Amino acid sequence: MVKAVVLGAAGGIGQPLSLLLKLNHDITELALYDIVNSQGVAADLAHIDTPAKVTGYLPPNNGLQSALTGAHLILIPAGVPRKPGMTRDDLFKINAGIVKDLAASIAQNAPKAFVLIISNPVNSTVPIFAEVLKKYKVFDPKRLMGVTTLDLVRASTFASEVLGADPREVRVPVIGGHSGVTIIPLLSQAKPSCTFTQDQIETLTNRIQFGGDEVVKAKDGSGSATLSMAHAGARFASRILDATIKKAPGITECCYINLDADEKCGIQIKNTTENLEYFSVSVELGPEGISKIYPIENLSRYEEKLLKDAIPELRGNITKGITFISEDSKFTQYKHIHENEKTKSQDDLVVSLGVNDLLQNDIIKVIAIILFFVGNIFVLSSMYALGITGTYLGDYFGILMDERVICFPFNVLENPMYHGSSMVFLATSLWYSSPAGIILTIWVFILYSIALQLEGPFTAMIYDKQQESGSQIAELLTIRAPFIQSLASNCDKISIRKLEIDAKRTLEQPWNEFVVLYVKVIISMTFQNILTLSRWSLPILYVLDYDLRLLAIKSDLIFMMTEKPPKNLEIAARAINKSFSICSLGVSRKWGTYYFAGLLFKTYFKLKQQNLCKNVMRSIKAASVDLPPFERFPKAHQVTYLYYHGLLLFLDAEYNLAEEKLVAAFRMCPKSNKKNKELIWIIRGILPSTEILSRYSRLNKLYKPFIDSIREGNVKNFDDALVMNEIKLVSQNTFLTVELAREIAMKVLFKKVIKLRW
Ligand SMILES: NC(=O)c1ccc[n+]([C@@H]2O[C@H](COP(=O)([O-])OP(=O)(O)OC[C@H]3O[C@@H](n4cnc5c(N)ncnc54)[C@H](O)[C@@H]3O)[C@@H](O)[C@H]2O)c1
Ligand SMILES: O=C(O)C[C@H](O)C(=O)O
Repeated sequence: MVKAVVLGAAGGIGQPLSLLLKLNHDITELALYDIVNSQGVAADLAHIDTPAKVTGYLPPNNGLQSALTGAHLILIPAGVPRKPGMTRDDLFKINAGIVKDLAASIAQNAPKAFVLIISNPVNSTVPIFAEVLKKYKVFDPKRLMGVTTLDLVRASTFASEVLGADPREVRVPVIGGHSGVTIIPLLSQAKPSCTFTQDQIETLTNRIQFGGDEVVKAKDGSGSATLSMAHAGARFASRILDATIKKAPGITECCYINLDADEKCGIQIKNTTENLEYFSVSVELGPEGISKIYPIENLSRYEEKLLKDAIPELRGNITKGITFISEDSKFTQYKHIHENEKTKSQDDLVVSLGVNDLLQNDIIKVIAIILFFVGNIFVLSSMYALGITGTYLGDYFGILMDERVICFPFNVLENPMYHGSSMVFLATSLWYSSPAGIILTIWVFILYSIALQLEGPFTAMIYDKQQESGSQIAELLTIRAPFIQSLASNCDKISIRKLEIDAKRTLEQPWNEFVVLYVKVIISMTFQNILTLSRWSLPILYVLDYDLRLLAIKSDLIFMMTEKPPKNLEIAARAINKSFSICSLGVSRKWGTYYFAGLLFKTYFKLKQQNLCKNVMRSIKAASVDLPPFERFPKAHQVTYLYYHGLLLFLDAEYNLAEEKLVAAFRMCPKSNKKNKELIWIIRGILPSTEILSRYSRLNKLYKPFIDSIREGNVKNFDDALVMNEIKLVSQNTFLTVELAREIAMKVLFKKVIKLRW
């Protein structure tokens, strides 16, 4: 039973090579492995009527392991090929990793197989492979060969063309390596023996050295030699089988090997090549692989020069391959384990390195998919809940969010963004069976946890502080605040005008006014005139009382339906009354008299305690000697006062006096304040003209039915309108007046009737 394996079997070389191996009757089992399409190629070849049983393998389900198990011969054309303009060394970046991974698996699953490396750059991939096997302690230099047969095939072809001979008869040894100047054709040793001119030698040498480029150029970007390589690979494979299976004696081939394969002769080659570890030489193949290395001898001068030129490049290629493995952390880790645990068996060590193989199973893949899905749900839904700025600029720091976000996913996980990302990292590591990825995920998770230790309390503190902002403001505003001293010591330098401008520019309403007033308080306090409560301080009192009234109304409204409704508006009225009272206690405070009177009137009306307004008016009358003339008070104060005064007179049926006050209020009320103007019209109880009514829509809507009824003398319509609008009229304190107007409607009706009779 002879099992041959092709790794990279679906590629340009892999497919024809597999075909040729299928045609080899010495092979009974052919395993084709590739990361893609290997099963298709296997199915195709399986129909050929030769003994080899063909099976295709892909990476899932330990495909590589299954393909390798029991292998006698392994051929590796896996990796990327050249494109025009590239050297073989340019392929190192990608192919080195591929070969390294395949080598690790071969070390574990088929350490005794004969391995033929085709993947370029062969000068480096063979040392890479050997170094990996060494790490696993399974390296046998007799069983590892870099395939340079294509150079031999080309040398035969090109030389026979020059000689006009049958290429099958011409054999030219090619030694060195497998790239450009490292390829050294020994035309002086061609068989059958022949002579070339120096020109021919040089031309032939150059063509053999750069034959690969000829194909790469001709294929123009679609790859390098594949069919000739498949032939070369299959030929070499068949030579190996002749030696190892058929035990045929005297089989010689040139290939790129580790010179330790034959210690005695290897030393001779090392001496000739300035101690290179790897070299392509003529070897004899036996049942155990390389049984003998033939010495390099009888070189012509020209060939000696070729050898000298090849050595530096070859050395560089070899060193690069060896270093690639010695600097690989996975193998450093292996070495470390090995050195520290000498007692452990080699198998244990291999198991410790083979974590990624353990990860390659379906359950792990399913777990990876679930983690990836769930992790992303957490990450994306957190981002949705927080918004882009909230996510990146700090919900956690409380900078942008008004409140802590508590909807999904924050109601499921406390830190869904962190945990979600960790899940996604872990999922990716598991999907790619990467132990390094898992270690990194654990590392990231630890860092996240540390970050959360710091961030969690910080976030909580910020949100707590947000709750405490009321007390903070209080602390900020107290005149006992620590910074007040420095403000006070500099207050002689403060320009209030400038402060007003700056505050307006930089702060929102009402904070800009607030800051200015606050500074004024401090200045006033510093200059010890706080007690005089000069005129500037009145606005503070206005604002406070006004707001107090509003708050009282709102809170009374909220609790109106309760068993014992609060009487906040009454309490507010008392506070406003106090403000009104202190206006009589100082010259500058008198300027607040009509404002507070107006505010009190409004409040008493709201409380349906209009009678209390009279006390206010009486106080004003008593203090009138000391009060500045009414016209000098702010217009807004005058209008409100006149309006309520008019309203009170109106309710007392003092229509003429009421009319006087209301007209004055109306005139003074700015045009823009339509609502107030309407109110005043209503109270005046005059039948306004259609033109005036059309200017005040609300007024028009409410009073038009009455006015029309009066004009027409339609008492029934009047009564209907009265019933319909009772609530509104009562709320505007005009019900009684309008009801009185019914008399006018009656008068008009009588007049009409009399006219009819006569
Ligand atoms: N030694 C020589 O004389 C010689 C001659 C010709 C080409 N080559 C080299 O052979 C290699 C392959 O050439 P090609 O033309 O067949 O290329 P290709 O791209 O046609 O085929 C390469 C195959 O390798 C497979 N592969 C990639 N990574 C793999 C992995 N980790 N495991 C298994 N398979 C994997 C790819 O899927 C692809 O099917 C190239 O590096 C090329 O330079 C060497
Ligand atoms: O030239 C190549 O890149 C492929 C191969 O090494 C060859 O010699 O044809």
